[in-house]
Amino acid sequence: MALSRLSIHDLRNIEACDLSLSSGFNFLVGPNGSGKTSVLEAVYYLGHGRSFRSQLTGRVIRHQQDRLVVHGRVQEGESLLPVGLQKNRDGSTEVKIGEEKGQKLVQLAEVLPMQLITPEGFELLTGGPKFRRAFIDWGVFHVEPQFYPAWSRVKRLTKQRNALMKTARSYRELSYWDAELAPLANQIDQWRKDYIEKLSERASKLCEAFLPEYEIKLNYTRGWDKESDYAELLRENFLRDQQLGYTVSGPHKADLRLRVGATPVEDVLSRGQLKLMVCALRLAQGQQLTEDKQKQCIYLIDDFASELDSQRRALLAEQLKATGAQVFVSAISADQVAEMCDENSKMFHVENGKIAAE
Ligand SMILES: Nc1ncnc2c1ncn2[C@@H]1O[C@H](COP(=O)(O)OP(=O)(O)OP(=O)(O)O)[C@@H](O)[C@H]1O
Repeated sequence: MALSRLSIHDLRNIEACDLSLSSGFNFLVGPNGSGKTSVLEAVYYLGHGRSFRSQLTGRVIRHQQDRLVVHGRVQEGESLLPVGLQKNRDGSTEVKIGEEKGQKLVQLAEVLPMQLITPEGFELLTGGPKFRRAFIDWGVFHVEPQFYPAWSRVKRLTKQRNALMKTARSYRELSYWDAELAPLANQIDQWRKDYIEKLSERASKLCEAFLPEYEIKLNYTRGWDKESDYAELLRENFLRDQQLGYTVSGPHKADLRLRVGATPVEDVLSRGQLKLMVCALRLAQGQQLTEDKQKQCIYLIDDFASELDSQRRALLAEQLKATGAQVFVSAISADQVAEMCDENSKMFHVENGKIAAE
């Protein structure tokens, strides 16, 4: 699966472009502020319906314009599926998949699985648990069709429960909601656990390839005590939760701890090493998806050279190539990516929002 074409209108400094893409490596090369990351942002929009740089669409739409539009053609074997997304300044979104308008963003995410690696990406390891939950859930979402509705429901039930708790006189008033919440939470936990179990071996192997000097272990925690029954725990913790004003334990507190021996990776590894580890984890997810669903994801790599020495860059390039997936790579100069070029790759020069194929 790859994007064979990409057109972008009014996104940051890009007024209009229409690119014919390689199913392998696509390099975006140009000086600072030229629009390289904006191209990655456009591709990311197609898979997520939002930016990875800004929460506010208004900041991404080109100045003085009312909307941004991104179109792509997804090629899978012989079949071509047009996909499109329009984001308007009033906050509304229009999604088109095939000939059908009015599709949901989640359907775009299913069609276009993506992995993003940016210079800030090591927040996956150094930031809060929400980054690692998003990492786990990306994998579960793509292999388990019931995950998205179940997780949406759990989030809604937990919110409702938190609101009710403020006025509840006894636990009985919550028990009706918890009867639905507890089995769903257990199901979410089981899916996440199974996924991490599957991913661990692959991730450890890739971590070993990138960081042979360290033995890295992944440890999933579900968000409540592993000996406890969740339904009982909700009942037992009612008074404490009520005092604090929210549900303290649950799948919304799950995490993935990554350690070297007994020490958290963020306390041992350098920034470059953390970046390599993030690459290993994201590559592992892509490979796992291919094994489970015979589907490839698209890799977006912003500022490829940052933090990595030439040997590590070569290693990452080799691993990316081995996936056979479509990859978008931004870099300041063509030299930084020269070794990765082959007969299937394409080089795009970016300057002042204009993108020219070599
Ligand atoms: N809403 C907007 N409308 C028009 N131009 C914008 C808007 N938002 C940002 N820009 C400009 O668009 C350009 C975006 O550049 P982008 O971040 O894609 O650059 P880059 O090539 O990735 O640079 P770097 O190598 O420094 O990371 C910048 O010059 C920025 O000032």
